Amino acid sequence: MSVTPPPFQGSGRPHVVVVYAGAHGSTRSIAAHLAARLADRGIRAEALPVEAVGDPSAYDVFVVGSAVHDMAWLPQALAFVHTNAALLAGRGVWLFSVGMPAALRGPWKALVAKEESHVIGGLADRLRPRGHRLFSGVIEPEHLTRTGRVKFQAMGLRYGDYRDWPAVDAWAREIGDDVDRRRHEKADGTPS
Ligand SMILES: Cc1cc2nc3c(=O)[nH]c(=O)nc-3n(C[C@H](O)[C@H](O)[C@H](O)COP(=O)(O)O)c2cc1C
Repeated sequence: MSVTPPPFQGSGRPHVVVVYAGAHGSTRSIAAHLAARLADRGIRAEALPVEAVGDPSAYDVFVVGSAVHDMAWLPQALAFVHTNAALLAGRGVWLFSVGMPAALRGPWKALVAKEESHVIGGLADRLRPRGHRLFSGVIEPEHLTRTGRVKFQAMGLRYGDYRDWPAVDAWAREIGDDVDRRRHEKADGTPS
């Protein structure tokens, strides 16, 4: 359950940062897409790799995403959210994970719900995000080790680009609506 962050400070436009960590480009592409959709509607938004975020306190809203490896976020994304947990929870944070749920077939699809709670459960308890999505990315044989490829085949998975841009657009709209709503709230939380 999300906590309600205070209204934005200052009179300027709120600044949204989409922070990401990935290995092969899918997470970066989804982060860039989210930032572009937010910017399309007049929200000040940028996508930055986790190591390029200088001073996190410069931002009003955080969208943080990581590729999923072995059912967990990448260490650099985890380090960012844990180091800045109080700031993120206080200002408003949205989380996204990029794995390959859409590549699962048959009985393996039951893993999706388990994976989402495994990947995000502890983070959600700590950060109280305003939302989380588990998106699918691109998975190709050259991304995996030999053992990984054997496991992938044993699960009946298929390589490919599983990014679902309409789903990413829909989530950007949800975030944008929330940012706009908070922007128009008065300090006592009532609409202006
Ligand atoms: C070493 C490795 C381990 C992975 N483990 C998982 C996993 O446990 N669960 C999952 O859903 N996807 C897993 N994936 C798939 C990736 O999360 C997926 O390909 C995603 O698009 C990667 O994002 P990126 O291109 O930003 O690195 C794994 C990929 C690699 C290379």
